[in-house]
Amino acid sequence: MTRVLIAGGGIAGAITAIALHEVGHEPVLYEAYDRSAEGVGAFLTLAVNGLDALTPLGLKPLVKDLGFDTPRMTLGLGNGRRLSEFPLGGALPDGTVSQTVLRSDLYVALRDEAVRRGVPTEFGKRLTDAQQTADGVTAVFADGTKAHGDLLIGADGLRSTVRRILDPSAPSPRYVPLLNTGGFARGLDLDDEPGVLHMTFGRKAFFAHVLAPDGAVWWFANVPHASEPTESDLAAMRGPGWRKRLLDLARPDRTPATAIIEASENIYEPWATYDFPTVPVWQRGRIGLIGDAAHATSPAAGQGAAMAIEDAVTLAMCLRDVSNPAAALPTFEALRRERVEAVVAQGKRNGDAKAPGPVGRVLRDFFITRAMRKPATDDPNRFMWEHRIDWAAPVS
Ligand SMILES: Cc1cc2nc3c(=O)[nH]c(=O)nc-3n(C[C@H](O)[C@H](O)[C@H](O)COP(=O)(O)OP(=O)(O)OC[C@H]3O[C@@H](n4cnc5c(N)ncnc54)[C@H](O)[C@@H]3O)c2cc1C
Repeated sequence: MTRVLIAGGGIAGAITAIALHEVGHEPVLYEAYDRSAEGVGAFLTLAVNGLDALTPLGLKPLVKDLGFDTPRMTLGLGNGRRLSEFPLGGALPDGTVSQTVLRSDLYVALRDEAVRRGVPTEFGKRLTDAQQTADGVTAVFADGTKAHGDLLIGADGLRSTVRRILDPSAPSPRYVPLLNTGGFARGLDLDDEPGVLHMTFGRKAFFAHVLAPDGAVWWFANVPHASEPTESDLAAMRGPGWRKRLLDLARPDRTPATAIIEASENIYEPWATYDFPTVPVWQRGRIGLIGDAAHATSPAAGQGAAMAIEDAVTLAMCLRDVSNPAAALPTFEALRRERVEAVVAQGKRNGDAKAPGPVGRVLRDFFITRAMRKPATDDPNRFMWEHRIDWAAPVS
């Protein structure tokens, strides 16, 4: 039995803990914040490859209970013209399609499920340092305590501490010149089909919304913003000024965006968007990285959570089937790196299309022309969601 310390109780960390517990190892989960801390962003749409990877762990129903079906998306322009309608990532053989969930619900449900299945889980435990020893690895926490295990897995997200420990020269996440924001609106009478995600390349901002089955409208916007905002820049954008700025950006468009922003009780404060071209070192000795810590991708890939799940399940398979725990980490990297880098690259292309300036314009035109020419068949994202992990197949 391998004792695996996991730093980060987000999507990758909680699912790794559950999967390792299922295959008979001894995971311990350490989350820096409390049980209900959720990370940035209002909601996320989980692609079918992520849902499929959850099946052998019995977690797919848990996610489906939290969310709603999001089988299709439309692509449109700010002048109200709808260009195309795509299936959003196909369907699994049992009919499961992409699910849209509240991020906070997902984090809490996964952490609770880890605890329910018997994974030792500690909240308020921020990892600050780690040392490899002859027989394992020692993790050091901000409260001065230490823990010893056979392996340490950094599932601590975009700003990973474990990544810095592993490779102090690792590249930092790169700012994409967009801010994200979003919220929920009620009481609108939209002529929309529930569960269809509408993406609009507006004149001044990118806007997406989906009508939930209970009548709420869930939305997010990408707003061009040239330089990386500091904490105080972001703080200055909170409150009524931010709503006004969004309305100014939405008003030139003939879409429901203005009405949705006006009807939103709370608007999430903006957060910066990053992508992460490559992290050269994913593992060394008894320390490894998974999820966003290893390969955060632009949110425009729509795959970050699904990739974190694929990582978690693959890592558990490696530790199940490779007898030497430290050797499981290079095996994991060999299985994952090529796919992850392809997804990150495609996410960047999708994200650039939303960016301001000539690159964004050219890419936007490219995607729009493509959408008009080949509406349903030529989906450049297809390879992302068609991927399946065979839990039953042994890893060699
Ligand atoms: C705006 C936005 C929209 C997105 N939309 C989508 C989408 O629609 N579909 C999709 O698939 N993906 C989406 N993503 C990406 C997705 O959210 C991430 O890829 C996914 O959350 C990565 O999971 P993770 O567990 O690796 O990291 P995280 O979810 O970030 O979890 C990391 C965890 O580690 C904890 N932590 C951090 N440091 C420490 C430490 N030192 N010690 C202990 N704990 C620590 C954090 O508190 C957190 O709980 C989106 C991302 C953003 C930013």
